[in-house]
Amino acid sequence: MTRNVLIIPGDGIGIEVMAEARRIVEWLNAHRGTAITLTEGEMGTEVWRRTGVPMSDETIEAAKSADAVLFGAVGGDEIIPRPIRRARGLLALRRAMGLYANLRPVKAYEALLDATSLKERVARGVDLVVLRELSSGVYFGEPRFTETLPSGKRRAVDTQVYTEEEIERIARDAFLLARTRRGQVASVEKSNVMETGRLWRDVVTALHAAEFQDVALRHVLSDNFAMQIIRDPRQFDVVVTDNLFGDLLSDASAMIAGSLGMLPSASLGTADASGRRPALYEPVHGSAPDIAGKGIANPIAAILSVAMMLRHSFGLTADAELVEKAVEAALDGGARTADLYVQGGIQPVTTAGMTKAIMEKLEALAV
Ligand SMILES: NC(=O)C1=CN([C@@H]2O[C@H](COP(=O)(O)OP(=O)(O)OC[C@H]3O[C@@H](n4cnc5c(N)ncnc54)[C@H](O)[C@@H]3O)[C@@H](O)[C@H]2O)C=CC1
Ligand SMILES: CC(C)CC(=O)C(=O)O
Ligand SMILES: [Mg+2]
Repeated sequence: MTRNVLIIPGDGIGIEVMAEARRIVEWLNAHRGTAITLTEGEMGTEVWRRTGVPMSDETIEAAKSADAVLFGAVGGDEIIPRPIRRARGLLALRRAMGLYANLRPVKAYEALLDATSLKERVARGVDLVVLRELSSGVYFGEPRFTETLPSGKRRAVDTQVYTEEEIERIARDAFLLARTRRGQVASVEKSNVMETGRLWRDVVTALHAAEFQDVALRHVLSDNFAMQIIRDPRQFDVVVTDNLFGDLLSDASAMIAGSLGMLPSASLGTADASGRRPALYEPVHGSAPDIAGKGIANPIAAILSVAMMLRHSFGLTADAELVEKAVEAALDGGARTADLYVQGGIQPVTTAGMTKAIMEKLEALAV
């Protein structure tokens, strides 16, 4: 059986970290028989300069028909006009593939407790998943526009929209995920102020009562959550929230692990009749123009995204665990890219150097 994966490096460090993800996939093919065929898809600023659009129809079709997509990151100088980006950018790809569920696991590695922004005793043992609604909310709501008022001043409008179906769909995934973990869901919204927050809380409460009373449910207002995740992140298991809050709160949670370069993600759609879910795997971070081209980006988020692909799209649990263990062993062995706090005297490794350290551990662990 061949597994067809479309790999879209994108811009900036997306290109650099996807090269490392590719090396891991090639190692798995050679040593573990994973039979993953990588086809490259184009997206981003360079494509836009050449063709007038950042992503072609062919790329969208290839993404929809692939067994999974591995995605780097896009963006940087923000020169692509917003309407073109909206129609043919990453959000459009997520929409076209029907990706509504974005899993963002956050783990505090023992070896990185000196890199976390929190005290070691607060971060130690953190293992949570932010489940972000990905296909709706304020990133997609209409109307959205900027107008010039008679005063000559501008006024901009974005709209937060959620339907009951959209909330119930992501909440069901959260409860099902919690059943495979520690059985706890925290639902995060702003129901004291926002209509969508009120609806979110009502729908999550009703679904819990009807089908998931075995799972412990807490409602946490998003401002309080932003404090609680820093105060005591170990209290959380599965955190389900909307598109905007999930984007913000998962980036913040990255510093529990020690760097945004540590967080992988899986974006999933609805299963078809054969049980196959549309899926895209990408690091949580962006194209990082401030470090692009220097060969210093941390490739771990991208490599752990490969592990998520092995698990969620291909059911290759042992291979996923092998990659995760190799990452952990490389960190235990002292490999650190520059974003991970490097103590005096220790020389940081490059992007390729971190992958090399991980591949050495793969070799050692696979025997
Ligand atoms: N999924 C995607 O394609 C995303 C794209 N973006 C886009 O990326 C561009 C840059 O956005 P920023 O706000 O700077 O966010 P960013 O996530 O690219 O970078 C934020 C900070 O984290 C650091 N960082 C991120 N990933 C790292 C890694 N793997 N190793 C070491 N350091 C890392 C960067 O150097 C930077 O200081 C923008 O155009 C934005 O729209 C942002 C987030 C996600
Ligand atoms: C295009 C942005 C919404 C990307 C982003 O920040 C993310 O998905 O984390
Ligand atoms: Mg983000």
